[in-house]
Amino acid sequence: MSFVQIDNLHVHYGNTRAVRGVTFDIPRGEVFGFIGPNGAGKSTTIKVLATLIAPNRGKVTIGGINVPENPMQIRRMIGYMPDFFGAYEDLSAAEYLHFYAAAYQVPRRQRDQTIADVLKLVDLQEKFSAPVDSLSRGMKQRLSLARVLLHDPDLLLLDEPASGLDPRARIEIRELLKALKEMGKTIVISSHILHELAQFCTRIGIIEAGKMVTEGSLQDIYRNLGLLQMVHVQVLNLTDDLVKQIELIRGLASVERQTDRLAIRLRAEELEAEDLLDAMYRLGCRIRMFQPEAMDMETAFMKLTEGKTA
Ligand SMILES: Nc1ncnc2c1ncn2[C@@H]1O[C@H](COP(=O)(O)OP(=O)(O)OP(=O)(O)O)[C@@H](O)[C@H]1O
Repeated sequence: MSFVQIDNLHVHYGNTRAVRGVTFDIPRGEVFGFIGPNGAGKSTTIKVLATLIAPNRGKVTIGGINVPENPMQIRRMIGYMPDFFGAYEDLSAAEYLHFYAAAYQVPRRQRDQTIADVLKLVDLQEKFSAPVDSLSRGMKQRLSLARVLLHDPDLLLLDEPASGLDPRARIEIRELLKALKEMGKTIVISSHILHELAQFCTRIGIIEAGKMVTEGSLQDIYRNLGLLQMVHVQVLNLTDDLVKQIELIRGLASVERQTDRLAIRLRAEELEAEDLLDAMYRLGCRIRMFQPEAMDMETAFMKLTEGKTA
């Protein structure tokens, strides 16, 4: 059974139907990228998992436990990072973490060590005594992450943790999330930027106007969309005859030639770039360059959400 299960979730705010029949599962240890434009329903779904909003309809469980019926039990299992950073004025980083450690009932004699550990993990040891207000946005995001780790939860719910960060701070957050993934945490992370998540998520769910558009591994999503992958190849011994043989390889959508270079489009659901390379070697190609283009996430996203508005 999957660690997180959401089945036919509906959430209304008055007349606004923010979430309209969302269903997905996340196995333990996976990093689930939850993607959609502003207003699609990401924050609302995450707040239901965080026990902050009760669903109007649908079943939501974490570790087999019904979320809306057992909020206290669930809160011990999750670390929720909202899409805004809030702190009382004049607190230092350490005081901020002590406040939350107390709220999470971390035993008093363990708190100093736990706080030192989480500050080390997010690389903010030198900011121990610094006022929270003096930290950069990237540091505040890292401090927020430190906070959600205090009680060592199994599931992290991170609502747009990289939004508004400069490229360097984004990379720092990404590296931190990779470390958390390696520690075996199950992570839900939302973003409206697709490529931000593609590199380290093991599963992706795309939500639009309160409904899931698609869900699965990246490869599954490309397959379902019937997307083409472009590969550029330089073949030193290219002849018309060899091009004809290459064109017969199964799974190719098109082959274009310019002198000794080929631009080949693959049907991602039939043939992977590695299989093309094998097949070309078998035909006797002397290959100097073989360069698959990165899968075009933006195209995938536009194709998936065509004609729908939030
Ligand atoms: N407290 C609220 N009261 C009324 N409507 C709300 C409330 N919170 C969200 N909504 C509406 O519900 C819909 C979904 O919002 P939600 O915040 O879940 O989207 P989101 O995908 O997280 O977007 P964002 O990236 O902007 O945070 C939107 O139409 C939003 O205006």
